[in-house]
Amino acid sequence: MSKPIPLSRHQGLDAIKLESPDGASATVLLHGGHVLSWVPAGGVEQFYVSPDSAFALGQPVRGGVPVIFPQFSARGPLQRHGFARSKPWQLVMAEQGADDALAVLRLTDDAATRMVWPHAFELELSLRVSGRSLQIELACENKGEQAFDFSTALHSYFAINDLDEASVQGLAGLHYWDAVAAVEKQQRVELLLPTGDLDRIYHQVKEPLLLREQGISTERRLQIQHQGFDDAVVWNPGAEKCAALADVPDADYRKFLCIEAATIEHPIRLQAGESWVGRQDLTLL
Ligand SMILES: O=P(O)(O)OC[C@H]1O[C@@H](O)[C@H](O)[C@@H](O)[C@@H]1O
Repeated sequence: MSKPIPLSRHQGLDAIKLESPDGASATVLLHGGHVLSWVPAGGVEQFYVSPDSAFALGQPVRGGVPVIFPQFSARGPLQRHGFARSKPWQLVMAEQGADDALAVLRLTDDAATRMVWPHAFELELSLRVSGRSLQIELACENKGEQAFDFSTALHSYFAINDLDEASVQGLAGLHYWDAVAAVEKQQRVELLLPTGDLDRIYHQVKEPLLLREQGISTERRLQIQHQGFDDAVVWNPGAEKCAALADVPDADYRKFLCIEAATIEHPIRLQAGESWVGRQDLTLL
């Protein structure tokens, strides 16, 4: 028997708190379709949200999982990372099932989006939390008469105890765009030990990635699996760039690592009536 989940408030904004009967939970804001929190059953918070983040309409939240659409970063004429992360989304459904909790949110074009991006679209963000897993699915449908191209990402900010204790596995052999050095490179080693000021777009990511943390008091293995997305962004601003971010405390670059399911290098083209679906499956092992 499924039970509807009522709307609640988080930091003054409309939110849905998904609670699975097994104790797993996740919170998503209608503002930006922004997943803010994920606590696997028996686990702790997996996402970083900056204590200095604005929770204000029209502004992106710093942390959690911003939805990047229809432009990545400054690779086009739109605002950085597009408009989806700053728009109010609609709640389609939210319910607790026998062994999970689900929510679906929707964003469609309006007069303001058509002014900057003249296309009719429907985005649907579906979340499912259960046990040790969170699934985030993003679907886009072209509702207009003309084809359009878009880039997209689920810009996940994973909370870490300290950058020195974190590593990422599964990138060996992949080619990537190093946005700091502005050069195309290849990942030679299996283990990526992130240092500050890391900004890379790995291409053709087919296998699951593993975020590992190994410290005196920490031992964590988080599996990150993408479907439908071609690229994976690994980003950490480092000390200097973090100090320049108004909405992140200076030392907090040590407390998160972004690993983003993305399609950037080859934007997705949808003809009239066509749809695309991408998924990011997160499992705490
Ligand atoms: O500050 P923003 O707009 O949220 O962007 C954060 C970062 O997002 C990452 O996805 C980009 O690769 C970085 O270049 C960027 O700095």
